[in-house]
Amino acid sequence: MTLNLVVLPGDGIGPEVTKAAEDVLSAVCKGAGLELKMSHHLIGGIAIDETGNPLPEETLAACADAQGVLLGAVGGPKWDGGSVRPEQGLLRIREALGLFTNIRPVRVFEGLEHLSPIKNAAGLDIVIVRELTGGIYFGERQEGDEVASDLCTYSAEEVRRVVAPAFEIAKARNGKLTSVDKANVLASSRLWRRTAEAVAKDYPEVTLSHALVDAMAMHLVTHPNDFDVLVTENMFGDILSDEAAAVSGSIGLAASASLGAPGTPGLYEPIHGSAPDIAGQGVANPSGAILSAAMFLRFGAAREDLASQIEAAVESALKAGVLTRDLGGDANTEEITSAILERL
Ligand SMILES: NC(=O)C1=CN([C@@H]2O[C@H](COP(=O)(O)OP(=O)(O)OC[C@H]3O[C@@H](n4cnc5c(N)ncnc54)[C@H](O)[C@@H]3O)[C@@H](O)[C@H]2O)C=CC1
Ligand SMILES: CC(C)CC(=O)C(=O)O
Ligand SMILES: [Mg+2]
Repeated sequence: MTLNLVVLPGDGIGPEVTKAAEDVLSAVCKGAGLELKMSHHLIGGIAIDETGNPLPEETLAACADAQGVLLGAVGGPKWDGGSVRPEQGLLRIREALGLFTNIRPVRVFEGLEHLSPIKNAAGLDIVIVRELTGGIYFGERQEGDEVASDLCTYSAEEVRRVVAPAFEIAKARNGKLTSVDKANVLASSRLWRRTAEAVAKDYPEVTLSHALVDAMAMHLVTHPNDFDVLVTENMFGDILSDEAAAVSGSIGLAASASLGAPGTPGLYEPIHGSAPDIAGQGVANPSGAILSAAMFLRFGAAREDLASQIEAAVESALKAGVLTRDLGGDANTEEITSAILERL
């Protein structure tokens, strides 16, 4: 069997962490007798520099033909203030591939409990399911010198199609789902809540509760272990997942899978950005990218066995104390990657 993966390294630390993830994927596939074909394409700031377009047609065509897409990160100060932004490339690819469900697991790894900024995060294991192609990031935008606006719109169908997989994930775990919204203020959130309640009728084995996003931001740093699966709209999920990742010890640890309709290619990326403050130094934590590659094997190649193999190797390297700077250690990207490769 051949796996066809498109790699979009992007900007800043993107190429550093995707390189690590490629090395790990290659090793695992080789060990399993799987042929892995990888092709590299442009996205983000580097794509603007080379083509003027943050998502060149050629990149999109390659992605549409692949089994999965591994992305590093886009953006950086070089492109801030420009009329075309690297982040537009990321939003466009999510929209073009129809990637409406973004799965962001967050765990406190064994041995890293002390790195959490909160005292009761040990054993944390939650999944944030974030809607990825609707809401305020995709609404009509108006930008004037004195007034600007961003419209947040959701249809019931957009809510249903992301809430349903969240129920599935909750059903396969502990039967507990928390839907996060701002229904005390926003009409789009009231539609979200009503729709989640309607979908709940198909999942009698799952207990659905609701939380307002401001309170949820607090719960994540006071008693995160009371939660298991969260489902929420695009912007709330963006913000809460960075927060949850910080609670787990570092944003460098957090992976994600963005999925659309069955049979279409998913996109796998760490949740962090291009980290311009450390780019080019070879010190970025590649764990989030490597764990995203594991999610590609799980969701894009139906190889749960290989995904688990990578996850176990990452956990073991971290437990052994091979830690990058963001985790309080002095290992560089290459050293942690080697430690993971040794454990495969
Ligand atoms: N998916 C994407 O491509 C994303 C892109 N961005 C873009 O990235 C650029 C920088 O954004 P920031 O707000 O600084 O967020 P960021 O996530 O890039 O960095 C925030 C902080 O976390 C650290 N960090 C992030 N990833 C790390 C890793 N793997 N290892 C060690 N430390 C890590 C950075 O050094 C920085 O101190 C912006 O242009 C932004 O628009 C931001 C978020 C997501
Ligand atoms: C740069 C944004 C478009 C994306 C983002 O922050 C994210 O997906 O986490
Ligand atoms: Mg984000």
